[in-house]
Amino acid sequence: MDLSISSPFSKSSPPIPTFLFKPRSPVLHSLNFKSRNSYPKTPLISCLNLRIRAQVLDQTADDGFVLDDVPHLTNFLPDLHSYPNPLQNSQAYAIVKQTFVGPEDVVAQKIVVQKDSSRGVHFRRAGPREKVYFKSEEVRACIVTCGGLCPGINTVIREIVCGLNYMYGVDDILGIQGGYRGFYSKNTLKLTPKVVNDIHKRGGTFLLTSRGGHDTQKIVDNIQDRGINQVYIIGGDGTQRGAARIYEEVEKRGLQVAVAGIPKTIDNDIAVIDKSFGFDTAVEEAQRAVNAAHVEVESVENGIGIVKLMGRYSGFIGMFATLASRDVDCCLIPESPFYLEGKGGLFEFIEERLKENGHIVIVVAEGAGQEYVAQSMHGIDEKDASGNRLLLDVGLWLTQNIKDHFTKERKMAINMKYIDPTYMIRAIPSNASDNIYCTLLAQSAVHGAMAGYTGFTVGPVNSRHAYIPISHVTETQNTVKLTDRMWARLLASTNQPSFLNCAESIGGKDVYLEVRGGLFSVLDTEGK
Ligand SMILES: Nc1ncnc2c1ncn2[C@@H]1O[C@H](COP(=O)(O)OP(=O)(O)O)[C@@H](O)[C@H]1O
Ligand SMILES: O=P(O)(O)OC[C@H]1O[C@](O)(COP(=O)(O)O)[C@@H](O)[C@@H]1O
Ligand SMILES: [Mg+2]
Repeated sequence: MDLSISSPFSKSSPPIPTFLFKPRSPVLHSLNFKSRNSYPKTPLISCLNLRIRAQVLDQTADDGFVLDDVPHLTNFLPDLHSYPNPLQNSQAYAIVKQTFVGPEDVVAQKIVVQKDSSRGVHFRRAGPREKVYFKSEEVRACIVTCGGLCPGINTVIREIVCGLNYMYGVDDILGIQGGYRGFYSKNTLKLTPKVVNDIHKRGGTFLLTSRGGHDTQKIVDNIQDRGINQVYIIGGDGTQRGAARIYEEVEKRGLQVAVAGIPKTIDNDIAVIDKSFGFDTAVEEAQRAVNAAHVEVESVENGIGIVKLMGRYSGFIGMFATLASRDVDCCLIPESPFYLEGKGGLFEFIEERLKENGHIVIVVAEGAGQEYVAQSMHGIDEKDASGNRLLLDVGLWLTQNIKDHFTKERKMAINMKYIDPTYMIRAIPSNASDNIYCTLLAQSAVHGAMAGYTGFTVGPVNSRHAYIPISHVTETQNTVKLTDRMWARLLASTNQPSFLNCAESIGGKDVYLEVRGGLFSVLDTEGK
């Protein structure tokens, strides 16, 4: 069923196209609302698990343009009033040429295109809109932080508070303490620009965080009970999944509550967005550990330095720390399986580099080689409170295996230096560029919620900030693609083995292929 409806912004002057909304499972029904607050009882067109894919209907040119739109409060509260955006009168925006983002402004997901390729998926551009759907004095906002730490969380908190207050005159902002469970188990904290003034200078989260404890019903009950109408949720992939549940429940109950997600993750594993905040800071901090390892191993004979960095399923920190440093000889990440023994294996490579340079530095992401570690450590499959698999210590495992191989089997004296800075790289305040990035994220989230958008995550897509349906960012996880050029660049830079060696039959003869730094060499049957 296709529902042809006009955009909620049809009141604004520029002509806008009619959208053909294609909800996944549109259901027309009315709900009996719990009357905790005086929310209107309206029939609603509900798009549960909603990801509205709206396609602009342009009869003249069907060029494959797709708008992956975010939900708007008027989708299920059609009689909602709008008001002129108070930014019209703000000194900051008065002289800005295009103060407001137009309803037709979108950001392309794919910017490398071919002449005949279809235009593809687009997202709404983030930023202030001409109309807002909340009166400033009626806003009661809350902010919650969930999951692991990341540099810059405090900057985002600070800028949401200051953005709401300075731009929109909102002064009722609550801090939910200790993650999702804080909604129903802790008192709130009143947040003002003064309270949060200095927090960006500190690492961690001013509001505390936790894993687990997501109880959608209890959280939304609490949102209703407290009369909260804007919810800002800062967190990673798990948190965004939780935010999607909250948004769905809010819609089901027909509440005028905007739910905005701000993606946070040190692992950079959130899909669609260019990069997560704090990532650059973490890579920079990782340089200190890599540098220390290099200094140590350069100063001894047969020095082997191992630096373990975070990265549960995605090896971005390891990959970028390696690319940035030039002192790393080999980078091991979860996405790229490796092996120790034999031709083309890690031991062989280490021995080669020791002979050549007298030392070697290896960066290993914590999620790398987990299958091997599990085999030899007989680990049990443990999970954290959020359901994330608890990792076995690949750093210690690798250190021990290398020591055993060289001292026992190869009878070589080695100097092993193992550095584990994992928490150190995420517990620091954000650097200057991440601080700016956090400010943009926070302000974009505030503009989006004030404009009535909901169920969205904000983030840069090809350097332009956009509103992305939460469901879209939780569908997949961002991982290092071994087939992408960035990994090839790393291999070319370190000239490490790619561990893709294999026996092949060429012209009826068995030959052995060795891959080093992205180049194939054909060896004989013995791998020589
Ligand atoms: N599928 C899910 N549905 C609802 N809540 C979830 C889901 N996955 C995780 N959460 C909640 O999100 C919060 C953070 O998740 P976690 O995976 O620990 O960190 P992150 O958000 O950084 O990935 C936790 O409170 C957890 O209960
Ligand atoms: O010990 P904790 O706090 O559970 O965190 C460890 C995990 O957190 C991470 O930094 C990722 O956290 P998020 O999923 O919260 O972004 C991983 O790299 C690491 O495995
Ligand atoms: Mg996560």
